[in-house]
Parts: sequence; structure tokens; C-alpha cells
Amino acid sequence: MNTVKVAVIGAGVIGLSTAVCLAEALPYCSVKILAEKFSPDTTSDGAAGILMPKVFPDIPVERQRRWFKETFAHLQSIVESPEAPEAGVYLSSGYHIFKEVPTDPNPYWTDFVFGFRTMTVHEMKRFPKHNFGQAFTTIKCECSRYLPWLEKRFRKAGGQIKCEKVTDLQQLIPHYDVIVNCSGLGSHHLVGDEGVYPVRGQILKVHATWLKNFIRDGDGKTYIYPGIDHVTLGGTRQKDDWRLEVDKGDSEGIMERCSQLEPSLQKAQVLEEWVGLRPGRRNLCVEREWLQAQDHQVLLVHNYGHGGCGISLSWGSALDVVGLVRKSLHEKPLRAKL
Ligand SMILES: Cc1cc2nc3c(=O)[nH]c(=O)nc-3n(C[C@H](O)[C@H](O)[C@H](O)COP(=O)(O)OP(=O)(O)OC[C@H]3O[C@@H](n4cnc5c(N)ncnc54)[C@H](O)[C@@H]3O)c2cc1C
Ligand SMILES: O=C(O)CCC(=O)C(=O)O
Repeated sequence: MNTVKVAVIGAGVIGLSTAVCLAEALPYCSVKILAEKFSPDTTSDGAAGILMPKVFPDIPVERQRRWFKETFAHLQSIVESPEAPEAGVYLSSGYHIFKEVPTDPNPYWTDFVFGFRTMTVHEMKRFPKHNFGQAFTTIKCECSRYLPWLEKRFRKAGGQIKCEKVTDLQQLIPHYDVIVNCSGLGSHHLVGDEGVYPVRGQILKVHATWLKNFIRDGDGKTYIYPGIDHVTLGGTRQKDDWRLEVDKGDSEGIMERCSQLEPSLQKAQVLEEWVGLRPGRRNLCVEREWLQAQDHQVLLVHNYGHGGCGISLSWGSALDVVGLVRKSLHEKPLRAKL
């Protein structure tokens, strides 16, 4: 087979995971990443990186289960390997607490994390304003380390990287056989998807080495995630808010709410305030379509709209892209005349 030229747009956790999966699984493809921003300047870089996805309303739960299962298994294999510190991937245990029992206390992902259980009355005494809680161990994947690690793995598989903002997919058509869109929030403009919107997230990175367990309050607007170099305190979920500037009021609110759950945070030194825009979408988009060229068609595969759970579903959705590319090339061989 001739070499299939693939362009992956985006170098966040979704673009890099997808590019690695394609380059390693399809040796007849030459894969190039085109991205405007790279680590440490992507949204993925600032995310806490905890594996705990939300449920998308219109995607069959079996598909979401597979995305999470594959991501968890991939990252677990890194946790259990000597690569773990360089990749920034490790196990993290803690509590998810609620004021009321949630409507679905056992979402699909609870089958895969370790030791998932309801908190005891004794444990709940620490949180007098909450009436229900769950304790478990999941994986935390810090993208400030994981993205450079993925980039290295991608280059090792023969992948190429170019810093470029793509403004028009049509301009890529003469140069590539397959285009994979992993541009996250960028898809709002790049493919004109008005269903993609920003969900602004502000966090604080604090020095609090004594904290070892995560605490997340029901709706995910208050959380404490201990990490390698700092503890992440969150957060905000402001829909349709494009502001990338730090909001001092948000920072104060985050510190106040987190300190109510963990009073020792009043002694923590704030290292950094950070804002990222989650690529919100009602449903994650992992789909394919064909773009018309002069005498042939070019495959366009989308992988964007992961909202607040891009790291949690990254490897699984990337493997779906591999499946779609493989299937499509089989159905419609390269440069087949129409
Ligand atoms: C505060 C916060 C905390 C979070 N915590 C977690 C968590 O604990 N767990 C979890 O699973 N998720 C978390 N998330 C969500 C997670 O960060 C996102 O789902 C994820 O980063 C999306 O990855 P992405 O690769 O699609 O987007 P990005 O990381 O934004 O990457 C997009 C890439 O596309 C490129 N791009 C865009 N447009 C173009 C263009 N036109 N041309 C070229 N390149 C382009 C960008 O330059 C970039 O390289 C959090 C998010 C925030 C904001
Ligand atoms: O939701 C969480 O608790 C983890 C952080 C996150 O995913 C987010 O802020 O989007």
C-alpha cells in the first residue's frame, strides 16, 4: 500500500493521544501533527487530570464505557511501569461527597476504578454539611508531564510535528489523504460547529504537601486534587464564558469553598492562578465524513468536544479514530476515482 498521509490537528491530550495511536497502529500511515499551541500552553496542560468522566446524554453508555475502560487500562499500564514518573501518571485516592444522594450513584465508570464504596458514617462526620459520600482510588494523569511524554512516543513512532494554525481545512486537501480534527474548542471556528462552547474553568495551584487525598463536592464546582508538584483547587464551570484572564473573585470563592472542606488550606501558599476553557459540547463528537477534492475524496475524522473529561476518555476515543480510519480506508481505498 502507498503511504497514507495523515494530518492530526491539535496537540492537546486528544491530538497527541490520537496521533500516537494512529502512528503505532497503522504503519502504512505517515502522521503529522499541526497545532497552533503545544505543551505547556494547551487547555490540557492545566487540567487536574483526574479520571472521573461525566456521562454524555445521547451516546450509548456502552461506547462511553469502552472509552473509559481503554483509557483507564492504558494509563494503569503506565502507572505499573518505570515510565510513571516521567509520564506524570499515578493512583489517587479520595472522597466524592454530596449534600443529597445523587440520581445515579453508580455511573458506568465506577466499575473500573478501584475499591469503589459508600463512605461510612464515621468518615462522613468530617463533612457535617454533606449527607452521602463515595470513596475510591482512580488515576491522575498530569498533562504538563504526560503531553511531552506522548510527544516523545509519537516521534519515536516516526511522527512529525509542525506549529501551524489551520484556518481552512480545504487548504490541507491537496496535501493529505486523511485529516483528523482534534482541535477541541477550536472546532467552533475551524469546522463551524456552534454546538461547541467554552466552559470556563479557573483553578488555584497551591503548595500543601501534607494533603494526600482528593475531595470533590458533588457538582464538581469545588475540588481539591493533590498532585506531584502542587495541589489543584477548583473550580468554576462558566458556560459560554471566553475570558482567559484570572478573576480575583473566582479565586477567593475557590479558596473559601475548599477551605471549608479542608481547613488546613488556610495555611497553603498560592503558587499560581490558572484559567482554561473546556471544549463543551452536549455530546462528544467522534465521527467521520468525506471532503470532496477534485477527483477523489479525503477522509475527515473528528475527535473533539470532551468537555471536562478529555483526559478521562482520551485513549479510548483515540482508539475509535484508529478504527474509523482503518474501516474507511478499507471501504474506499486511497485516491479512488469517483
Ligand atoms: C480547570 C480544568 C480542569 C480540568 N480537569 C480535568 C480532569 O481532572 N480530568 C479530565 O479528564 N479532564 C479535565 N479537564 C478537561 C480537559 O482539560 C479537556 O477535556 C481536554 O484538555 C481537552 O483536550 P483537547 O486536546 O481536546 O483540547 P486542548 O488541550 O485545548 O487542545 C486543543 C489543541 O488544538 C489546537 N488547535 C485548536 N484550533 C486549532 C487550529 N485552528 N489550528 C491548529 N491547531 C488548533 C490547539 O492549539 C491545541 O493544540 C479540565 C479542564 C479544565 C479547564
Ligand atoms: O470534575 C472534576 O472533579 C475534575 C476536574 C475537572 O474535570 C474539571 O474541572 O473539568
